[in-house]
Amino acid sequence: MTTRNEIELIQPDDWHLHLRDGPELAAVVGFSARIFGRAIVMPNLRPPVTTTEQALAYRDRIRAALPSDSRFQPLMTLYLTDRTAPEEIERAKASGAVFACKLYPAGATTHADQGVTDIWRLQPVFEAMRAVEMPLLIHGEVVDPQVDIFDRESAFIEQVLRPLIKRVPGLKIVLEHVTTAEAVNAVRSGPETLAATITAHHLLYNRNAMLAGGIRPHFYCLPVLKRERHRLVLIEAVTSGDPRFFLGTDSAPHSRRAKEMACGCAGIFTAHAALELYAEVFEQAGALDRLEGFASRHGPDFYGLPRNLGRVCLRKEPWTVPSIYEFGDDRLIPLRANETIAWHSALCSPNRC
Ligand SMILES: NC(=O)N[C@@H](CC(=O)O)C(=O)O
Ligand SMILES: [Zn+2]
Ligand SMILES: [Zn+2]
Repeated sequence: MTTRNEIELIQPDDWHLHLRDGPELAAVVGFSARIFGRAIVMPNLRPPVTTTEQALAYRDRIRAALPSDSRFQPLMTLYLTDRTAPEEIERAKASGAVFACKLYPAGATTHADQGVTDIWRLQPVFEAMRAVEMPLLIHGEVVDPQVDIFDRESAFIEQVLRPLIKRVPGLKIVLEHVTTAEAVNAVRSGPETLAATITAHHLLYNRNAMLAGGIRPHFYCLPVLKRERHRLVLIEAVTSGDPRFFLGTDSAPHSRRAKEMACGCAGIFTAHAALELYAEVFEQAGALDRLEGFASRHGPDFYGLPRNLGRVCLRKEPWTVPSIYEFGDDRLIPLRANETIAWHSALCSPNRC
C-alpha cells in the first residue's frame, strides 16, 4: 500500500552506523534499535575493534545497552590495520558475529589514525575475505594532503578502487557513504560485487548548508558535503531502484564540545530520525515506492542475509526534533535540532496499517 500520508515497508536495516561505546553507546543505541532490524556497526572505537574477540566483546556491550525487549541485531565489523592477518578473517567468519571488514586509509577520518598505510600489502587479507564471502567496506577517500578535500573521493576511485577491483575480482566491496557523481558512476559501471551506501544528509544537503552564511560545524562530516550537482546524482541513484545502492546512515555522534571548537570533529548524528529523513528525500523525488528497496531489500540481498520479517509504518505526523540529546558527560546536537520533520516511523503492530 502506498499513499501520500502513510506507507508500510519491510523493516529496514542500517548498513553503516557508529554506536560508540560506554555511556555514549547507551545514549544513542536506542534510536537505531527503535526502528532498524539490524545495523552494520563501525569498528572505529579507541582503540579500534581489530580482532574477533574485541568484536564479540563490543557486541556484548551493545546488547547490554539495548532496551530489554529489543530484537535489534548488531552486525559486527573488524577494523583493518597494516597488521591484520588472513587468519583473523577466518576467525571472524567462523564467529558468526562479524559480517564485514572496514578499510580506513590511515588518517582519512575520525579515529582512522591506525588505518591502513599501504593497501596493496593487504592482498592476502582481501583474498581471505573473498574466500569466505565477507564484504570489504571502504571509507573511499585518499589522504594525500596535496589532493583537494572535495576531490578526495573521486581520486580514491581512480587510484585505489579501480585497481583493487582488478586485483581481487569477486571480492564484495561496499563503497561507504558515497558523495559524488564519480562514485555513483563507478558503482553503476562496476561489477555486481560492488555496491554503495548513501547517507540521508548527503541526499538532503549540499556544501552550502555547511559554509554559506556562517560556518556550521554540525553539518561537517567526512566525506564533506559536495556541490548540488552531486547531490542530484545521489538522489537519482537511490530512487532508480538499482539494487547496488542501499541505506547506510553513517550516523556519527560527537559531543557538542567536540563539534563546536576550533578544530571540530567530523560526523553528523541522524539516528533519531533516520528513516524519516530518507522518506523526505524519496517523497520530494516522487519515488516513495522505491524507498523499501533502498532501505529494506537491497542491503540484505547484497550481504546474502535474509530480509527482515517485521514491518514499519511511516506516517505524515509532523514532530519537532529536540534541541539536544544527552550524550555521556556532554550533549549531542541532532540534525534538524528544533526543526519539524514531516514523517514519523514506527514498527507496525500486526493489526494496524
Ligand atoms: N562520517 C564522519 O564524518 N565521521 C565518522 C567516521 C566516518 O564514517 O568516516 C565518525 O566516526 O565520526
Ligand atoms: Zn567514513
Ligand atoms: Zn562512518
